[in-house]
Amino acid sequence: MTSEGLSKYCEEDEDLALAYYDDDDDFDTFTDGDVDCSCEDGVLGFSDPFNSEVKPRILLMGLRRSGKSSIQKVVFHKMSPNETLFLESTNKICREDVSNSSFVSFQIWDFPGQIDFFDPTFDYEMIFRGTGALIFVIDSQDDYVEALSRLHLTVTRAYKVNPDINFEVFIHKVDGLSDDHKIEKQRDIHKRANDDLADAGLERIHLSFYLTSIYDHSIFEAFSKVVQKLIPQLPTLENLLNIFISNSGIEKAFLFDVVSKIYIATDSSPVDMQTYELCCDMIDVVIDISCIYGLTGDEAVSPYDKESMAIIHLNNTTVMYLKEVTKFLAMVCFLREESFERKGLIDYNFHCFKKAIEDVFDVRLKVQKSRKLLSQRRWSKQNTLNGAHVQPH
Ligand SMILES: Nc1nc2c(ncn2[C@@H]2O[C@H](COP(=O)(O)OP(=O)(O)OP(=O)(O)O)[C@@H](O)[C@H]2O)c(=O)[nH]1
Repeated sequence: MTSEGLSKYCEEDEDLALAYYDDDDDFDTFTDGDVDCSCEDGVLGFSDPFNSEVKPRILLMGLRRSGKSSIQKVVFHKMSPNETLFLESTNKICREDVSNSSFVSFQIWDFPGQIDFFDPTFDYEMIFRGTGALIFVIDSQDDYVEALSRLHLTVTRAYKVNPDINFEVFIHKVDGLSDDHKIEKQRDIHKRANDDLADAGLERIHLSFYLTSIYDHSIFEAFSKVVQKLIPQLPTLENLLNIFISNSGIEKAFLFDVVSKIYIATDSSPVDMQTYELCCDMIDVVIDISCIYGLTGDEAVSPYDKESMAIIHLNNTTVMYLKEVTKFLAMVCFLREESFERKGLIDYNFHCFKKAIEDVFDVRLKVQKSRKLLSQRRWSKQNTLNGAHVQPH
């Protein structure tokens, strides 16, 4: 193992010493964000010149009652799925800023089903230009012929404006379907949507499909994958996690956004749904216990802080270990009981991992700040020029 592993991801080349795990019991060393959910249930903010530059935009689209608002409320507002039954139909575009951390920082635009966004008075080019991902929600319990033609129309228009958009199709409300039925629906929707694109000579457009429901963890998993594609540092995070687990005797590690339970990265071993669900449950337990027994009544105190950590021993000799990484991120690991005996080593490696993550954050923050400053300067320069036209001396 060499030093390049960690240091190449950090701009400031600080010497990090990461202990690595081997079968002997000794230590070998080598050198080497925030949910700011300010939901603006309001009209579009096209006039804000800095918005699209700083945050990639995620659009939630689909026919009426397909489940768009429910997805947003369940994933980002902790609404219980049953409560969504009472949600009223959205009749205006709802924009929400989600800036969980410097990595997870994006906007969600929830489009009311009945809006005809191809109305000539509606500037869809402006919307698509700044979009990172377009999620199209299809109600799998309903007849989806109309939804498919709408999907085709939306995707082809959006692609013309911005070919870099990631097109994500949520085949939603699959909780009412049997496993066979789910697979069959997915295959059918996949085939029809791609056939329509091929007929239009647009087979280069790539659509990703997910089976989702707000009644289980599938919606969180799908959203995690959508968000991960928008995180430019994802390969860096994955590499850091790979290095961390291989040196600590850990089997699987996730980096979670605590509030939304979106995992923003994991190591390169495959993810199974059960493991992911266990992580979500563990985060819920930690936050709930902390809210009930840990808070002193002072509202300014968060139930999740630097001291937050939890260890759960499962009955199959597996240990789950949760630790705070940043204000809003947590690492959740799975490891065997015998590996957990070397907790000191794991904690030491975790410390190095955390330091590396902070460095990645720092670089991103610096870049964002200087970009914002540059835009502000340009903006005020332009305003001064415009002002000079209005009031010439
Ligand atoms: N069974 C099931 N029902 C769901 C799911 N997601 C949403 N629903 C229900 O679908 C209905 C419509 O949900 P909304 O979120 O209001 O749909 P919408 O797409 O925002 O609708 P508009 O605002 O009219 O565009 C509600 O009664 C939800 O409870 C799901 O995963 N499974």
